[in-house]
Amino acid sequence: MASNTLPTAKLNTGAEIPMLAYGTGTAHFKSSNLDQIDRKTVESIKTALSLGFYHLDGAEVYNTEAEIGIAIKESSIPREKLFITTKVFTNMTTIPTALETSLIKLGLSYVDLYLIHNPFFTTSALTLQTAWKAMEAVHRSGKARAIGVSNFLRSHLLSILSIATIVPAINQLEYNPYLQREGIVSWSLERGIRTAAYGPLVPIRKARPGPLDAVLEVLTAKYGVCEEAVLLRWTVQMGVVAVTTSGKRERLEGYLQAGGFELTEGEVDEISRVGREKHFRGSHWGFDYGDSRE
Ligand SMILES: NC(=O)c1ccc[n+]([C@@H]2O[C@H](COP(=O)([O-])OP(=O)(O)OC[C@H]3O[C@@H](n4cnc5c(N)ncnc54)[C@H](O)[C@@H]3O)[C@@H](O)[C@H]2O)c1
Ligand SMILES: OCCc1c[nH]c2ccccc12
Repeated sequence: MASNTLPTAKLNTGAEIPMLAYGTGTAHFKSSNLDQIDRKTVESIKTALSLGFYHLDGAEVYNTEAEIGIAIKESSIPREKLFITTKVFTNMTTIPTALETSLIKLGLSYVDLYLIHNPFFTTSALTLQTAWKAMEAVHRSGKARAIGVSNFLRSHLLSILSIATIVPAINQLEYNPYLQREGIVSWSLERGIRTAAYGPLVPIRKARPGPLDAVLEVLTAKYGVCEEAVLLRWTVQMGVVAVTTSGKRERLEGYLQAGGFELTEGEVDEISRVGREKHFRGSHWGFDYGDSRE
């Protein structure tokens, strides 16, 4: 089953974004010899591509952009079929050069989505606004077909929206049934900003036991799919792009079951309701300073 049986969503640019992405920033990727090409990472990405994960999620700090580029070349998939995201983190004050460097590593002339990785580099609204102006410039150059942010809270979004001529297309956040970010997801969508979820599988890989376990048992039996597929399907039906990953082919095949069934509205609501019974954050990357439920 290919991921292209999964829905796409429309970004505020009009472009379609595949609702399931393959992440390259998780611990099983490249942890040593950062300057050398890691063939294991290349092969993992090629496996994902061969199964139909056409949306790849990278970042300058993951040190996997060169591997993404090689995997794309070796897979011979036409560029226009792919959706490539990367992010800027350490080079926030030199965004045009940072994107050039990423494009060289990726072996691409443009990315489909370029994100500010984290707002916590900033000391004032002005530094965020200056960075966003640079993002708008790289978008106008055609080298980033869409631009967005990651780990932004409403206060950060408000800072850039007050000066933006281009509204961020995506805010990539940690999101799962135990971390539904009720204060920001629909608020953002009303302003044209779609949420993408990292950590969508946290309830089964980090937060057990939990109230969702019993619900997942019923739904996996009903649909004959794995628990990961149920969680990914819930994410997608909530209108949120799911950024997941694995180095194991069998796991990826399981994830792609999410493209082959549909939860009823009642089941989506039940996962949301039961999920709200537990609050769990699996990652320290998106820590916030205020309401931890935002
Ligand atoms: N923007 C950010 O700040 C940020 C932060 C974290 C991750 N990301 C992106 O999101 C991607 C995915 O993040 P994630 O790894 O948190 O996603 P995830 O929650 O989908 O977890 C994927 C991991 O779960 C493991 N897994 C799957 N099923 C399991 C099971 N039943 N039991 C135990 N483990 C299981 C997989 O092997 C894999 O390592 C990253 O690779 C990166 O690209 C972005
Ligand atoms: O996307 C945030 C998580 C992450 C994975 N690898 C990294 C390296 C540096 C900073 C953040 C990360």
